[in-house]
Amino acid sequence: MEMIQTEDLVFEYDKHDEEGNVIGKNTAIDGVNIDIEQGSFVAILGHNGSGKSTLAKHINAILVPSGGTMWVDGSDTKDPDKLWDVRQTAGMVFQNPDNQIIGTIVEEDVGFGPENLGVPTEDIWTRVEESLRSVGMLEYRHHSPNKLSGGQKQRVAIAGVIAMRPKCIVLDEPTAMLDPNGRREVLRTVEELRKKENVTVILITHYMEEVIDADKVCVMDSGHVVMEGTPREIFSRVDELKKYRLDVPQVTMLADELQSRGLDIPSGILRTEELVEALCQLD
Ligand SMILES: Nc1ncnc2c1ncn2[C@@H]1O[C@H](COP(=O)(O)OP(=O)(O)OP(=O)(O)O)[C@@H](O)[C@H]1O
Repeated sequence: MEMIQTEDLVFEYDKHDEEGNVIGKNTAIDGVNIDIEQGSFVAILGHNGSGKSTLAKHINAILVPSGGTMWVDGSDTKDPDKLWDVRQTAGMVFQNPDNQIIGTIVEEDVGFGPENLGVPTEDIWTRVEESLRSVGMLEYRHHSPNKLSGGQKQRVAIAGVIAMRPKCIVLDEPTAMLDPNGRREVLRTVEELRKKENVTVILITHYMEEVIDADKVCVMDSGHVVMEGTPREIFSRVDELKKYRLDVPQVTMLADELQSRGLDIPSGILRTEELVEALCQLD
């Protein structure tokens, strides 16, 4: 069953002159057709300005299509009667946790979402506890968010989203402002959520290493989805990736370099252990 589906999705921003008059259109999404299965982990890659955030904002109807259609769990995001369903189905996590955390105490912050949904008070506390536990932040429930590290704050922001029990979480560069430790914490959290809660995860990122566990990777360029496949398929197409100004994970690059020097190593290596294994197999 599809959680997200689009048909010829188009989105145009208005182009303005210096006085703010509309002088034309800028097509940010240009005929995108994607299917994202329920419970899957899909990563979206693409150079700056390729349309990733614009696509993400359609998933909880912050933006509605200028053309074509997006369905979220079967609801057309253009249908005003479905807005509430769409917003409840898809939770968003953005780059900067400071913009998403509004409470002065961690547990209060996580409780805001369910409170706004009208969840009864006792259930709110159950949800707060469960959500903080699932991101590994329960022991910080009485802390002030501004004393936490970036990675911890982002985990609190994720807890705030999962407390609303969305079927789908869209993370738009959630690790861009974090140090390597924070990045690892957040990615581990996302992976656990997917395994335990069966939520659909859509991760937008610039870091190639973050997508190697995805079920599917979509590469965007100039508003189009230009590549689609498993991480192994995508990272085997190095020349194409270069054309879209993207890299491959460092270990893949190293493996390709060794291959081009004549070593018998398979293409599309994604993990250090795979490269070590391949090297150990050589005569
Ligand atoms: N609010 C806006 N008004 C006008 N044009 C916009 C607006 N937001 C984005 N754009 C334009 O739409 C296109 C796609 O932008 P978008 O932010 O979706 O790309 P992106 O792939 O998410 O980029 P990044 O990696 O930098 O976040 C770009 O040309 C961008 O300049």
